[in-house]
Amino acid sequence: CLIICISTSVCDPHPLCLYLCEAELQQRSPPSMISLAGGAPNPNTFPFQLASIKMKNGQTLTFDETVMKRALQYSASNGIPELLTWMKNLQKNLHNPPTAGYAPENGQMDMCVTTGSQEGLCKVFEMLVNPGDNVLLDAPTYSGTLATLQPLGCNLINVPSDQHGMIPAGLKEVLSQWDPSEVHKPGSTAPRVLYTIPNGGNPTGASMTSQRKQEVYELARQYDMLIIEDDPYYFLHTYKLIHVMSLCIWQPWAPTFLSMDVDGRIIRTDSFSKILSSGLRIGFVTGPKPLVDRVVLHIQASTMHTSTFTQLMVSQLLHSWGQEGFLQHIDGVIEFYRTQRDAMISSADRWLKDVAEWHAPSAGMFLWIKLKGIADTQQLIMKKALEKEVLLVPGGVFMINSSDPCPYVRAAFSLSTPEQIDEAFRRLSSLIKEAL
Ligand SMILES: Cc1ncc(COP(=O)(O)O)c(CNc2cc3ccccc3n(O)c2=O)c1O
Repeated sequence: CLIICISTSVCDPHPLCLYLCEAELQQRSPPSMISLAGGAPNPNTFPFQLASIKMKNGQTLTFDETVMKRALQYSASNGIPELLTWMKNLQKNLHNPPTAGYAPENGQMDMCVTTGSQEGLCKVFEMLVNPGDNVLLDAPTYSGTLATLQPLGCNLINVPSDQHGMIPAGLKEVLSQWDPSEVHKPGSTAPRVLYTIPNGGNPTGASMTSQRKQEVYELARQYDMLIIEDDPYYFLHTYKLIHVMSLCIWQPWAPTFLSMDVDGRIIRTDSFSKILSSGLRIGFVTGPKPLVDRVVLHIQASTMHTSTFTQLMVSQLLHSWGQEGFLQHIDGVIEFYRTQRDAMISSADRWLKDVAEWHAPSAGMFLWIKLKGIADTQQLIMKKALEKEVLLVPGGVFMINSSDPCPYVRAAFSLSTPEQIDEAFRRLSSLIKEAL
């Protein structure tokens, strides 16, 4: 196993790695292999025997005794092979990444399963960011990312953005304080990492245009930066599903950074939370193999791997659906959120147009609302709104400095009914008017 560890993964023969490599080795060994190596528990002692999960389309996913024993056992840190293979084929079909054809040592596209994309983000930032590093991102941004980055002691630099996402001219201005020809000099403080949410941004709902992505990617090339493409709302875009010769392809509203990555400088996090289940905690990191290998090392040293049970459950579903079935499911999800978004926009027009302003999102599940005449929404939302029994998120939590005054609030249109949204905005309207 020691030899196997060195040859098949980048981990040094750390005892834990030996242990987990053994699990991978066991999975690939012939039945004649007798292992006395791994300290894995004997699944015959587990109390669970069978499982069957009824799907809304009438299908049933079943775990017989053999599958159940595997589902309840440790598995490979990068993910179970059948789920990884299915996802790699989907990534290639959706994004056609240039790196898919590269040699491993030249940054070949690779993937690993993570426990939600939140874990992927956490492991990627742990891998890349050192105390004092300059990290670029377009604020307001996902509070979970801020919560991951701030303890790393890095310096978060805001890149200007608007309803179409990060503004390339703003990025160029921020980068102009460094000389691109000196970014590799020892001691250079030039940023190495740029983080953005390109579709249905949280909290702004902003989606980057193709033009902007191209320009941002070129600037990342010029300054040799990695781009963390955090894209959990990618599938919640107003994409049109196009059936071409029974091959299901997506006509993306704008190509992803992964689809333009000729250098192997994109690390992409995907999530099944908004399309299959948020509680199953299934996400993916896609990126150049040398970097994905190291993310897997961080997983080995923390959670070891994402639940084998949930991976097998999702893998069975995806294999029964195929890519076309998966994309057809997503069509239904898009339809739901489009209806929800339209309901929120019409209620905002009805109740808020004199006291607030906003941009209708083309993806995601959030409306970013600027309240007129109110410098900071924190008190209004955390006290007055609660008294009126309407819950929103004050914009400050999405800013790099949460104590800075922020006139925005985030409203999610994912859970409440159109009727509840309308009543909530009626209450919000009255409390804004009282506050003014
Ligand atoms: C841009 C961006 N990147 C990554 C993630 C993490 O998603 P994962 O794949 O499920 O791990 C997210 C999830 N965002 C949220 C999650 C959440 C969970 C409980 C309660 C509230 C929550 N609110 O408000 C959120 O915005 C996200 O928006």
